[in-house]
Amino acid sequence: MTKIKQFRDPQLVTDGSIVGFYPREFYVLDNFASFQVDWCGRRWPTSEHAYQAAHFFDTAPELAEQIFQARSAHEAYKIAKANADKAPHDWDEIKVDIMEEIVRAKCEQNPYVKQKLLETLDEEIVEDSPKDAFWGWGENRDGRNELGKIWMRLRDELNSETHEMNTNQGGNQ
Ligand SMILES: Nc1nc(O)c(N)c(N[C@@H]2O[C@H](COP(=O)(O)O)[C@@H](O)[C@H]2O)n1
Repeated sequence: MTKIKQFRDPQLVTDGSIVGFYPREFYVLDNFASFQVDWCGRRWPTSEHAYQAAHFFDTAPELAEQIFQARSAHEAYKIAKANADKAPHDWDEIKVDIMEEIVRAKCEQNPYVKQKLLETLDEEIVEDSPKDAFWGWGENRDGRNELGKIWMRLRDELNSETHEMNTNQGGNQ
């Protein structure tokens, strides 16, 4: 079985003797990664900006604007968290669909993201967040991993499209 090469990670020093920084091989799948996304009529600096702003499109448009202007994904995240009470009541019911829409747009619009997604072959994709057991697998590695699942669904779609195209081309010969 082909193992996916994830360079750098084996060398990561975690004993506290140095402060290491450098994004990991598949950092592009992270919503905080610096890939713009055109969605709902605007070009967002990152998918995190788009997702966090979406909380407030209907309930507090001024906050959505503030998030659009946020200088980093982290700042976008913090503004949304500080105003969580202004999100719509049904947010938890709609947030996975909204995230999937944004992440799909990010993938379609950024060829490098699509390339890296396909490089994951058919391995499990996990947002290995130690603190978020909804979008990631969380502290005990048994969380819902909804963001990882979205990426795996999109990868399945891409692979089916490629398979269909190859089948059709084969059929035309
Ligand atoms: N890279 C990164 N840094 C963080 O600090 C994070 N929390 C995440 N995770 C992303 O944060 C978003 C949390 O969504 P909710 O507001 O809790 O619904 C989501 O985009 C996670 O993927 N990533």
